[in-house]
Amino acid sequence: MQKLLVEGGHLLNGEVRISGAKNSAVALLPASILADSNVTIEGLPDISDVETLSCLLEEIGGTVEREGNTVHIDPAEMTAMPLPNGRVKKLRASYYFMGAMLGRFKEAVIGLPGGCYLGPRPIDQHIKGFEALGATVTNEQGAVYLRANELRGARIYLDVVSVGATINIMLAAVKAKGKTVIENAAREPEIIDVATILTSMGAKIKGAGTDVIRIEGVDKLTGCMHTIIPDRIEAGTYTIMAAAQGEKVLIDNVIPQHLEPLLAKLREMGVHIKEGEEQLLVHRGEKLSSVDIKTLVHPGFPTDLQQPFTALLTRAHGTGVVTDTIYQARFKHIDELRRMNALIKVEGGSAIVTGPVQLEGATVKASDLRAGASLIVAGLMADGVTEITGMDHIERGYANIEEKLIDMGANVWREDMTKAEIEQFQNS
Ligand SMILES: CC(=O)N[C@H]1[C@@H](OP(=O)(O)OP(=O)(O)OC[C@H]2O[C@@H](n3ccc(=O)[nH]c3=O)[C@H](O)[C@@H]2O)O[C@H](CO)[C@@H](O)[C@@H]1O
Ligand SMILES: C=C(OP(=O)(O)O)C(=O)O
Repeated sequence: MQKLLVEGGHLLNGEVRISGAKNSAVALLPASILADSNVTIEGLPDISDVETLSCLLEEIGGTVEREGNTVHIDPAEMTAMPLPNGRVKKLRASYYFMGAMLGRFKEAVIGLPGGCYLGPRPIDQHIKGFEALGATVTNEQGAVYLRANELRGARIYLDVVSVGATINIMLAAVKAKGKTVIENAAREPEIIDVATILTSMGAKIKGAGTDVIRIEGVDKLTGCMHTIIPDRIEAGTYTIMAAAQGEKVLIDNVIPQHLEPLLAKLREMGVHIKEGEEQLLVHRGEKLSSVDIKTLVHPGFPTDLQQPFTALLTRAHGTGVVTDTIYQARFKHIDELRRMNALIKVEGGSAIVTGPVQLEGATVKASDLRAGASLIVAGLMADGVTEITGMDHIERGYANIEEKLIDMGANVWREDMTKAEIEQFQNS
């Protein structure tokens, strides 16, 4: 087991290239199950979620060949192999095997997903969608059993706007008989990316990216080639790091429109940002002012950037109120930031950050992926060295993070944890 060490105080300069989007990649890989021949996906990020899903595709009989960031998947020999345990529990997006296997085989057995614990993360809207399409769904010993004689298109209104449910229903509905309408659908760019790959396979989908998606089912989907979109959350994280410590940082391979809610808030704080077609140039402002943020469904401020943004607020003058309306309890990073000297109170479901404070290096634990990102932002600004445990979370979503930080002038490195440190980590 390893920890990440960050020596704070170094200014960031230079360029960072953003990888393919995790939240697209984790749906595009299972989508390949629906094709009858080779699917090639270009630009996949080098993260453990991609590795885990590639192994799961192999477990059900697929052939997966990786060439750098491109993956070739042959789905011809895949079967409806049950996946009740094991790797499915390592990440959230294993739930996409439900929709994709139901679409192709009309049956699936998938263990309840893992992923970041951000408070309860039910999948009732996914199930509601599968049932509306004609599947029988039962939950036995921690696994979801899905079976349908035939999938029939349906009108499905989502009671909560859910990225996962929207994509999962799309995956099943593209192979259902007749028309499906998903109302109150999520509108994230990753949903458009999944609709794009399915359309390249021969699916008929209209309205992805709006809150009403219409799908006309087809009998057959064929192989295709697809290039993934850049990761707006990774791009947002580096933009926040540049706002914290950046003298002049160029963020490359980004779609600036995907980051509008973050960029608007950073500008309000006094951060200097120039937008190019696929690039952002960021300089930290001399004096940052506090702002309030409230996370909302897309295109509002993304919950996945709330935690890194909270760390940045410790540098700003005044009081900033952070409210997460998507995951009200996504505050596990706060105690760790406090260990580093941050002045943060959690009151009435909001975190109230008072700044500026000079953070101090400490030993802290990444309890989830974006908590890890938050601690790295804090570590870059802190006096001394910050030791961050819980690297497995960070590796789920940030490709080559040390290399990218070192290239920008940060002083970060990994060390093996001692036996005593591992014990302390496991008991904390
Ligand atoms: C792999 C992936 O893409 N993960 C993202 C996805 O997670 P995920 O798809 O799991 O998140 P959802 O959009 O489904 O969740 C949004 C909200 O709806 C609730 N909900 C969701 C489904 C359901 O059946 N019932 C229900 O009540 C959730 O508890 C949450 O409060 O969107 C989240 C919200 O933008 C992001 O933080 C995650 O990074
Ligand atoms: C919460 C996240 O991921 P997941 O849904 O995969 O747990 C995230 O990417 O911030």
